Amino acid sequence: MKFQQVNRTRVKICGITRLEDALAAIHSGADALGFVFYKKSPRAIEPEAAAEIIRQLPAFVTTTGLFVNADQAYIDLVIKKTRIDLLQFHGDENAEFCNQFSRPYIKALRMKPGLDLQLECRNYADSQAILLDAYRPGIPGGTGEVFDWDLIPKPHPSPIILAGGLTCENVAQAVGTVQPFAIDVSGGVEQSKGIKDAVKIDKFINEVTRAN
Ligand SMILES: O=C(O)c1ccccc1NCC(=O)[C@H](O)[C@H](O)COP(=O)(O)O
Repeated sequence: MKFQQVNRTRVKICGITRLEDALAAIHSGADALGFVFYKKSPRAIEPEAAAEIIRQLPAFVTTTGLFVNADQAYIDLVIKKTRIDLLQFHGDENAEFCNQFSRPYIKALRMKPGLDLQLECRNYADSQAILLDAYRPGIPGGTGEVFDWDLIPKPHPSPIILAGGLTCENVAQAVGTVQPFAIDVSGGVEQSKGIKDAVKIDKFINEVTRAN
């Protein structure tokens, strides 16, 4: 049984491309930062640039590398260059693939019609948590869209990281409704794609804290 007890919903700020955004997120109380190693994303970052940011972070902040159907050699290279803590898989990677690295992983699932979440959680039993995001055909994530939170079964079959279209306006309701282990946000705390907004980050994390 994985640790699920939440007395404080963790917050991950995803799509970091600048040191100042990483530091603003940490200053506001973010638990984790996400770096997108997916070249087609407007938030993509090169391993060297991510390494330079990560090198300057304080202790006790979890760094996460996001991948979409990347090959094993590239993921190993990112781990080596950045010393990232966790891997986050948004593509069609199976459990065996996800499990082969020297880092623990999170599997992201999109809430497409017919998804059997109980089954998927058994398939990805070694995943530290399951990230749930909105489904839009052809787009692997970061759509900024909200899905129907009532589709998430309770009790949660795995620790849930709720993502998809969360903003300062809806995150308190999301935390109250879903009671996730953690929240993941990208677009809702941006000025423009890949550029975060320190005021929005601060407000967002305050809203999560308020809802706990
Ligand atoms: O951010 C991207 O561009 C991206 C591209 C491909 C796969 C996943 C991607 N992002 C996922 C995330 O950043 C998180 O799941 C995020 O919380 C959801 O994004 P948003 O709805 O913008 O908050």
